[in-house]
Amino acid sequence: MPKIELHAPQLGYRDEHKVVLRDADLTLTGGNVYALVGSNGAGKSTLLKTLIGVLQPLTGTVCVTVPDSQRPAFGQIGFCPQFPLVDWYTRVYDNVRLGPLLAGQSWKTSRQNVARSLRLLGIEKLQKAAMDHISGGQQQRVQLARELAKRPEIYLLDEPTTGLDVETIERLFTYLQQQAQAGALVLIASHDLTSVEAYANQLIFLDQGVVQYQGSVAGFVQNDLIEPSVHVTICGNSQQLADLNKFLSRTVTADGSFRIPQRQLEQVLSFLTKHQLRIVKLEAIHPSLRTRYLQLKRGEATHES
Ligand SMILES: Nc1ncnc2c1ncn2[C@@H]1O[C@H](COP(=O)(O)OP(=O)(O)OP(=O)(O)O)[C@@H](O)[C@H]1O
Repeated sequence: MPKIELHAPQLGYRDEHKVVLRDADLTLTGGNVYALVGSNGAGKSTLLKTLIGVLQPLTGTVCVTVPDSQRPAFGQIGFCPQFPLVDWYTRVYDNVRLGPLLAGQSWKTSRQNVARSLRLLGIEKLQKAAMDHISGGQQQRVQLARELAKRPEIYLLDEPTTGLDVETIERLFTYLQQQAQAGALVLIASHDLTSVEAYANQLIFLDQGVVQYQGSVAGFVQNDLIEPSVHVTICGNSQQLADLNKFLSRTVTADGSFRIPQRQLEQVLSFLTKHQLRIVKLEAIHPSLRTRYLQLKRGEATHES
């Protein structure tokens, strides 16, 4: 399986004497989809550029291991920078074909892979279009199609969802997840926390110049700061609802719904039983990656809302 090991006391830009990340120790392995998250300027692109070798760590080392070391390095890693890096003087098809051909694929294999990735990204009909005659989202699709057509073992994608419509994001992420299940290493830098939560199993969170968290997405979300809550829907007359409002010190909506911290559930259930209010629905609310992320950024502890 592919593997990337980074041990870097300092990452950043040598010419500008700028340190962006400190004490970055990461081991990434195939079979996983990693989400790389953090605020603007946190260092996501800098980290990606270091992993791919565009930037050298200021101090430390980065080591990339792939199972098929006979392939050219260009073919082993699919890299999409934040802003489409394409050949503006050729057409869509030639842009996409460039990826697998430079990756060392045969004429026939590259043609098959190009056809497959054009289909996946939904740009078959744009094959003959000039790059500057298509939209920003379509340019992004071309760049992604080129990298996917290489069939790499490692995918390093910087904001791949930028400009993409929802259905294309769904197809792309499903494909990447399947590639990871087949052994590929996928790393996606993104602000689209809802999409990455649905597909990534691992998370790397950058904040204040360091890797604040590396581990499972579930481990990041489940923590003591987020108090689990419960959504309750009841059936009762207006007097019963008024009594309940008073008891809860909050407003029950017109359809009889309200949300409470899980620790209050027992107390509320005994009130409902005593006042003969019937429970129509009782649902546990699971915290989301987005909620947990915002909590950490705000440095607060609140209920899931
Ligand atoms: N070529 C460069 N030379 C010097 N500093 C740079 C360079 N590129 C980026 N930086 C700085 O490095 C820091 C991290 O930038 P980076 O692009 O890695 O952040 P990011 O997390 O990818 O942000 P965003 O979410 O906005 O894409 C920022 O302070 C940025 O100004």
